Amino acid sequence: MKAVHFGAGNIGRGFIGALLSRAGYEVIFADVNDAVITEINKRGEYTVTIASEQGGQEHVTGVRGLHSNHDEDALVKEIATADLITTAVGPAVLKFIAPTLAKGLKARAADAKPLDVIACENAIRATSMLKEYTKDQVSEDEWAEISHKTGFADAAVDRIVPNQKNEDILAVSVEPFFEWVVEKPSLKGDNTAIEGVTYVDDLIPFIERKLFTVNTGHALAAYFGYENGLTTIKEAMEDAEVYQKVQDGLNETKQVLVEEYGFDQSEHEAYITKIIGRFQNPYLSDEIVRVGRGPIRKLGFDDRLIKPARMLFDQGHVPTVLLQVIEAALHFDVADDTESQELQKLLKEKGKKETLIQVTGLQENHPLIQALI
Ligand SMILES: NC(=O)c1ccc[n+]([C@@H]2O[C@H](COP(=O)([O-])OP(=O)(O)OC[C@H]3O[C@@H](n4cnc5c(N)ncnc54)[C@H](O)[C@@H]3O)[C@@H](O)[C@H]2O)c1
Ligand SMILES: O=P(O)(O)OC[C@@H](O)[C@@H](O)[C@H](O)[C@H](O)CO
Repeated sequence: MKAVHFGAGNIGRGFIGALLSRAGYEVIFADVNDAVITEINKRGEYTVTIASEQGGQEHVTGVRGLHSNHDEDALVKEIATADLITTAVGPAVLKFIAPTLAKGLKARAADAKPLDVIACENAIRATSMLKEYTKDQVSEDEWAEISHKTGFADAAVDRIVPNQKNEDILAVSVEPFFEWVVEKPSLKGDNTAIEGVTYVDDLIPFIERKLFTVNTGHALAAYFGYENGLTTIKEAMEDAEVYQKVQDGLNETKQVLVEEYGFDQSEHEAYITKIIGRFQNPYLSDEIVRVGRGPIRKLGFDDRLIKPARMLFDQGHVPTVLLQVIEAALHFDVADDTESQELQKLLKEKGKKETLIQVTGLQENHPLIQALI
């Protein structure tokens, strides 16, 4: 079995590539980072270190790499003969990899087995987005052929993998916890029993539970921690004020999720407690600037801050801490985070109300906008 994985970054090497390799796939990483691709090809292996008291290492072997742009012809050939395509590049990059993916899918032999595409990004239905971008690249007839033999399965991925500061550019340090949930009915290839993957019939409750608990919680810690001048998520969780706001914010998303999906309240509280423990992991150094990255994306209509807040309004409740964290996200101003710089420029040029309307996609008269201006 062969998997082509776009994005040899933190989660690509630290989770998806490692899990697929362990499950018996030959893994080919595609990335635009020359140094990483060169090193993968030089060594064909790398090490994943588990950041916990017990520690431990996993040696990922038999991997290869291709540069997504410079080696496009070779990448197209690999896609044409692959069993599985996965991504972990960030939701905004999906449209840039779609042309290569489309070429690879078009190049498959008429008698090739069906394959699957799974985008492992923090966004609701990221694979469906990639499917639309891919469809835009081909004719109607080509799409009929491709979609007949290609499963596009949405997924949720959970493992905290900080930015790495190792001398070895391939080494990656990860938390022990991991969860990869895949929507099974969309699969068409032979990828229905990957060890370590949880298969579900309907992903939406799982992705929303993950995004509005792990990622909303992370955003609460990052944006309030940033306001308090802190550097890491661990430091933020040690700050009594930030800690309380993370708890209170997650109680608000708990209300949304329990009401919307009927999750058991006490099981959800245990889920929150476990996640807070993960944020406090003393063996992991995760920077606030990584977790808060891309504030415009994080303030998007369906993302971790706006969606649970607007769902609360829809359910007849009024959020408190979620409104405060949206306000805090507007103040995230990090020199090398392009979106935070764009956000600050928007705020200066258009003012708060217009900026909020633009980035959240909400109407001026929405109670969330009214509460914030
Ligand atoms: N790090 C985590 O804790 C974590 C956990 C779950 C999900 N995710 C999600 O996984 C995705 C990746 O996150 P990350 O933390 O690994 O980021 P990252 O920046 O470490 O990795 C992204 C990789 O994509 C590569 N890339 C950019 N453009 C590309 C292109 N055109 N073709 C191929 N590769 C390209 C980058 O060079 C980089 O190596 C995001 O959607 C993120 O939300 C991250
Ligand atoms: O990757 P982002 O920018 O969507 O969100 C930052 C973090 O919250 C995220 O990467 C988490 O570490 C991850 O989602 C844990 O599973």
